[in-house]
Amino acid sequence: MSAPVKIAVSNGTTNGATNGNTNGALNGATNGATQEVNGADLKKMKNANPPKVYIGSPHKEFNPSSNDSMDGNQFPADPLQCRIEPYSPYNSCTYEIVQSVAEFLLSRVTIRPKIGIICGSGMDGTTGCLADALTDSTSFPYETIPYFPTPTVPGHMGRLVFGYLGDVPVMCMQGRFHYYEGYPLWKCAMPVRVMKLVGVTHLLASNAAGGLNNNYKVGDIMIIKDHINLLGFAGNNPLMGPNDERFGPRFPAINRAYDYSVRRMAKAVASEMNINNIVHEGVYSVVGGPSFETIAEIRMLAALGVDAVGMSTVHEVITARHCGMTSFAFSLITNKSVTDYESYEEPNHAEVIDMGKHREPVLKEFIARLVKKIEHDRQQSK
Ligand SMILES: O=P(O)(O)O[C@@H]1C[C@H](O)[C@@H](CO)O1
Ligand SMILES: Nc1nc2[nH]cnc2c(=O)[nH]1
Repeated sequence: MSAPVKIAVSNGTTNGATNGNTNGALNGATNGATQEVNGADLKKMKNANPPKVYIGSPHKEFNPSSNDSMDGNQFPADPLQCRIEPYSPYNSCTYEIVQSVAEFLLSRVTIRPKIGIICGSGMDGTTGCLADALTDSTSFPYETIPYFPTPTVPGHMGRLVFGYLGDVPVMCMQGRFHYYEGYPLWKCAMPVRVMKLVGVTHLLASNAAGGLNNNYKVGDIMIIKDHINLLGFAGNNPLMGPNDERFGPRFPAINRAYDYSVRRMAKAVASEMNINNIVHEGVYSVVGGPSFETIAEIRMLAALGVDAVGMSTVHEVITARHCGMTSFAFSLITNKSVTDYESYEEPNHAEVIDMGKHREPVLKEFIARLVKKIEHDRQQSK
């Protein structure tokens, strides 16, 4: 996060990102006049890590200080003013707000993706990540998107990238939001609803996870066939609070959350890539984090039938299923869960990020091939 901060302006020159040029349009996200709304930590993070814009990369970067198209938009000049109450356990993000965010994005990109991708730890880094593989891309640092949360975790970038993976239009979240960052679950999952109203029908989420299954090795991939929503057991669910039927029903079924036919396609991709030996199918469980698990907790999860444990994805998938999206997710096993009281091993975030980077080429190809199959299937079933 130490690269110089530059912003590409529409006339092809560059400006400092802190340029306060408002022009009646959106202000630069790092403009000193920030709000209190996201809490002290987030504010500190924003000041420390202003959004990065890659000059000379294949990306077109959304330029918050240019004049392009605020027409008809009801947002105030500064996107940081468009923040929603961050800590309410109940969803305070209305259908209309999500719709306005979708319109904000759609008015600035020409592609219309049907597939949305969420990149997990290590796959959302600064270089070589999936989002970098997109062509003809336009990216939006999260700080420039009205009502969007902003990530606070090292190793997680924060931008939404529209572009083509191969020849398939996709939108990709490079960096996600976690419960342990202080965001309620509905807010962690709010971008999924944005995807839905942008027109996305298929969600693909990846995550880093600790492997409990003895057959799994570090670096393996686990296609998620089901989950145990431990946060939900404790009375915390992204769908808590008033339900808007325009998104979905009050009581959605979740037993078919991880689409069977997409899982079959993923297994076919594993065969094509000749990586069946590292690809498994299993049960993922979410915990709140940020602390990793105790040995007793790991033993309990293993006894419950959990194959991998992490801190994300489940609330995104629940939100996606609620609004009728097809969902698929997989875990990269970045560490083996410790089950032995005699062991000196300790999980740590650095190894998680390192393993993500190490497996990046394989994961990129895995996702690209899967996206192609999904798109092909979508076209066939039209
Ligand atoms: O975003 P994901 O679920 O990939 O990230 C996992 C959970 C924590 O954020 C982090 C722990 O190292 O990895
Ligand atoms: N909860 C949890 N999340 C992880 N993310 C990556 N590894 C782990 C792990 O061991 N436990």
